[in-house]
Amino acid sequence: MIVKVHPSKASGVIRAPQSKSIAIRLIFLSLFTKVKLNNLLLSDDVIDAINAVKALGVKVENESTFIPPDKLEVKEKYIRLKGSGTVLRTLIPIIAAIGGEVVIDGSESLRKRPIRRVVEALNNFGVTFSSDSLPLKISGKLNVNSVKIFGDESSQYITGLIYAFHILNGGKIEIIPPISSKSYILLTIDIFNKLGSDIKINGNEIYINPNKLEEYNGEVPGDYGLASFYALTGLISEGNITIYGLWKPEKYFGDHSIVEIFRNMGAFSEYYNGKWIVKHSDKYLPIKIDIDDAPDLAMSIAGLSAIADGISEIQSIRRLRIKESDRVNSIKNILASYGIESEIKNDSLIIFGKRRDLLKYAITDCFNDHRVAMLSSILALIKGGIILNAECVNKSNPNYWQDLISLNIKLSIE
Ligand SMILES: O=C(O)C1=C[C@@H](OP(=O)(O)O)[C@@H](O)[C@H](O)C1
Ligand SMILES: C=C(OP(=O)(O)O)C(=O)O
Repeated sequence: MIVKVHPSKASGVIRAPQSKSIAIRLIFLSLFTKVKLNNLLLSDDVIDAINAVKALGVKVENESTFIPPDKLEVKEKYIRLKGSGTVLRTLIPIIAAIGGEVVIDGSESLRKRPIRRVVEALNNFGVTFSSDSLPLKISGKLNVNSVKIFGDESSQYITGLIYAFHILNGGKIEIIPPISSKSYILLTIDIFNKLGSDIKINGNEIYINPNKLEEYNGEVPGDYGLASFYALTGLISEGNITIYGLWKPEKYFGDHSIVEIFRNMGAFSEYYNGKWIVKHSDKYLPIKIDIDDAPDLAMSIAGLSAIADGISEIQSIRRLRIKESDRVNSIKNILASYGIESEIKNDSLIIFGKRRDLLKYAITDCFNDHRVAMLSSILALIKGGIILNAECVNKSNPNYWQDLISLNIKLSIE
């Protein structure tokens, strides 16, 4: 798919895209309780989650109702995922807790992503792994209720262990610091506890005391990280955007913090009763920010930093290299294509902002990374641009290109 974006001024009111992080968590909850998701958006990552729970015996009706089996078992000998790191790294501890033997594989992108920390944490505790990357054969059954795991690679393993200890009727996770992407661990705990579980986090230790979970029947809430690209269409092209379907931002730093981040960079950016309202500014301020707790925001912050009046610094970029693409290189490449200079300094990306009228026209690839395509599409609003392999947005938001059109953005899809 090739998308041609023409210079546009975005404006309008739009529903936030569904949170794939929450959708995946809710689908995995069907291991324990009935889950009905209304109007579920079937992104590639959500389809990965559906296929994962089907392989564990969950009955799926109309791709929206998920009914737990009487007994959890690994029913398939081979599970083929597309590209979801969240599904993969949540699934591995779950399979270890259920026990059995299965081969997991994924896309070329997913095969490049590490699973080292969960393999070293569970190896020799009843479970054996054929590799620390895909394709991976898992055999055996976890025989402990307390696990120590490094937190420096991915929070997704800890999410998976929380599910695993619900299967094993309780347990303890000790995270060896640093605890990276902590906002996603807090999201998992919050979702479980809101449905009746009893999970406590105390420093770097998590105690799981499972209770019977209530059923879930409802919508998937909006995603701040994905919605931030809609907000950026207005901020970059001097328009105003209202995004609805978002929950009240939490106190801890996470994807929802982008509302405040854009405000701190000079935009009008406020949350009122489920709506995020953004209005452009004539001038944006540079920012210095550590994104280790919410790494997905790097792309959106880079987008506004590109036209900020000064030098911005995005810190803790190391783990961006193990996402769907090496996002440090992807961001640098996309910015450079549109005429924005940046450089790597230790564990930071330094971005030299420019006046928006100095941005260039560009033809870019998205490096098989949905968020890279979204960043490029935003920067193309000034002088235009072409995005190659633009179907990559289907990983998280298949509606992305049509949603941009609904925001008065002139683009054609070939
Ligand atoms: O748990 C989740 O839903 C996610 C966790 C994060 O990954 P890491 O914990 O590997 O940083 C994030 O990048 C990903 O998009 C979604
Ligand atoms: C990295 C991402 O997701 P995942 O790790 O689930 O592939 C993402 O959505 O940017």
